[in-house]
Amino acid sequence: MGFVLYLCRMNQLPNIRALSNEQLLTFLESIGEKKFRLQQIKEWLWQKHAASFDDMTNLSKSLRQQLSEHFSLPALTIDTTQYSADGTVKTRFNTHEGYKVEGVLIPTDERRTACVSSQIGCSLSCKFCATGYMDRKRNLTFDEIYDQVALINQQSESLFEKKLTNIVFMGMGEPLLNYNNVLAAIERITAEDGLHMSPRRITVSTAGVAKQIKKLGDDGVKFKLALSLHAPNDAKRNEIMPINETNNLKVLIEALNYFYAKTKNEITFEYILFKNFNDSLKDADELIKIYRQVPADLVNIIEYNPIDIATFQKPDEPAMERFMQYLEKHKVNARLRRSRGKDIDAACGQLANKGK
Ligand SMILES: C[S@@+](CC[C@H](N)C(=O)[O-])C[C@H]1O[C@@H](n2cnc3c(N)ncnc32)[C@H](O)[C@@H]1O
Ligand code: SF4
Repeated sequence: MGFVLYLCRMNQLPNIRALSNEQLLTFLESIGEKKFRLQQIKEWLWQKHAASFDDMTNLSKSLRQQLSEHFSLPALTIDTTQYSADGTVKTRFNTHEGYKVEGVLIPTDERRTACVSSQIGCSLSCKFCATGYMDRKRNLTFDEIYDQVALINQQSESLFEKKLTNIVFMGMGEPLLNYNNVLAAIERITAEDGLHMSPRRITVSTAGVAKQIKKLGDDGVKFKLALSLHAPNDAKRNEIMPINETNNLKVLIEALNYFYAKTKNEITFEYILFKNFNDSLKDADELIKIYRQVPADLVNIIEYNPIDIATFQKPDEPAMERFMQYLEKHKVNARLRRSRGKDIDAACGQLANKGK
């Protein structure tokens, strides 16, 4: 990432977290500081989550002053935190210019999963998703994505005395339309001097940007991929996901096969059940046909979380059971995913902070 190009939007000072070690070291030497300061500063930036240079209390006052004169530190800060009756925690973060973005901590008996956002808003306008009704303000930077994970990890440690086990890019925005920042954030999350998490514990969910799915394959990524399918054929998918008009099922199936051939990484299909739209056994048959064309490990059947602005409905329990049993009978590895955090609007698709 270019030293000069990556400027903080607010005050045009370079973002210190976009500097390479060499660049930061060169700066420190130019102001007569010792090499070991580099390690101290990096710990504040990537592990102790300093929100400003003043937080870096083991640095001298004059060094902190020098850093703030030359660099910016546009870290996310916590705005509000809400706690659901089921243990889910939703956090609203502030960006340096006052936008809001949301992330969620989802605890279960064995896991603590962070669901994080990749963009402020989303441009893809899926009809069932609250974020899709917001304007896309901008992409989150790699360090803002990292901050969500680091801050949710701190919550996990303070609430459960355990670190995060999993990360899903299922918050606001389309990760593959913010490709470079998402990959750079994952690099930091998995780095030894970052959060040192395994990439196998990270899932990137996409509405289906075929070209970028192939690029993930070419780039040899190590994380898992989830495709938000939600409809069993092109006609129905066009109705609810405008992106399908340019990235249809044939193209997506080909891209997923390409991704798998290059990486052998796990692929999951996400399929929200909508009453009288995609919940019949004929729909299940079509879904099975798609599943058989891709080396997918799992189909997550997702409970629809109603949002005010859309008219979709969740099928009743017997209809969902019937759909699940049909998939099981046909040897599809399927799981019914109940939503979490509904009482605080923290469930998938409910993240729609109005922002600035
Ligand atoms: C909000 S998206 C973000 C990641 C990416 N843009 C995508 O579409 O996969 C994460 C998941 O939430 C699902 N989702 C969106 N709205 C939903 C709703 N109202 N109920 C249940 N799931 C929803 C999406 O389809 C997707 O599978
Ligand atoms: S489901 Fe994903 S791609 Fe569709 S509008 Fe919501 S965030 Fe965007």
